Amino acid sequence: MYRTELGQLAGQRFAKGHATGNDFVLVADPEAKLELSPEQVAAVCHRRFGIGADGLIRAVPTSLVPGYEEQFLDNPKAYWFMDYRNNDGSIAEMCGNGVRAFAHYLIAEGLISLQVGQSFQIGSRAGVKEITRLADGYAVNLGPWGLIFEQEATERSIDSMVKPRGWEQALPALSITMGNPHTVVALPDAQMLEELDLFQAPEVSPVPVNGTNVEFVVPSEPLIEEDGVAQVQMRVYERGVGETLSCGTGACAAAAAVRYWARSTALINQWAVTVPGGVVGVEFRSNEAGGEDTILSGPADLVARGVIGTE
Ligand SMILES: N[C@@H](CCC[C@H](N)C(=O)O)C(=O)O
Repeated sequence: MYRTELGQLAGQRFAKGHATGNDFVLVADPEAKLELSPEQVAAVCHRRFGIGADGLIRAVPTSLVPGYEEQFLDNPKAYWFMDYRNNDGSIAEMCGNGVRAFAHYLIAEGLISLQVGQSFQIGSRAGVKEITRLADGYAVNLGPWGLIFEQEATERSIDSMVKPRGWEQALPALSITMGNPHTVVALPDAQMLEELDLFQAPEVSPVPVNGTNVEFVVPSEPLIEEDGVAQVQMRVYERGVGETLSCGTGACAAAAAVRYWARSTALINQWAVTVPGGVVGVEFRSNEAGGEDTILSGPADLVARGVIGTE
């Protein structure tokens, strides 16, 4: 059933990669010849009938992406565009772990060269992002975070309710955009986080206009460790996927929400977010425009190469 739906992806060379267990199929499309349907992407990402992945990432020159070429004209440095698709074939604006895997893939495929300490830029549906190669991974500047329901959030510090499956009661939450939408819920302790049923989507009300990813977080007690880094544990139910082992933009949203809730006590800038697939770093840094950027850091790996489909 799924093989007949692979379309132009059949015969395409791919790499399989992950960033803290958030896994991706990556393909290069240097001449922008691939037209991907949601069904084809879902078939490749299927865990039983396909290669299996949380998402598919297509590397395509920014200048060849309809609707985006003009946006990037004044930024010739962002040569490659990250065309990100979720496991179900839906399009997402941004993927923080995906960006790190994307950078690693571009280097491994010889599509860019980047030494430790050097930076480069990519295009994405959430704009231009700068990525820096670290000794043990990558850091990406995802830009400013924002409140989705600004007025409600400013007045009450929460703006929505989330009911996990099997729970009688809904919990207060805060919806944050990192380019893509997130709704963050705090749980009282780590055991509740561990026992949470994330086989089905939690109920969110109100749902942001384009849907949302839901992050359940438990801030550590005390929040800041001796090294000055605030610690948070997180599990996530991703839009277009289900539960994943990690979500980079989700980790940024989680840190931003906990920081927002704690703003009366401290403005903490360094965060470590522990997810089932590892740990990612989040830094809030003042930018030249007088705002605040969000920097996500963590590892990325490639685990396989191959050809999609069989002949
Ligand atoms: N796992 C990603 C986010 C991927 C997109 C998300 N499912 C959405 O639909 O917004 C990350 O690491 O940020």
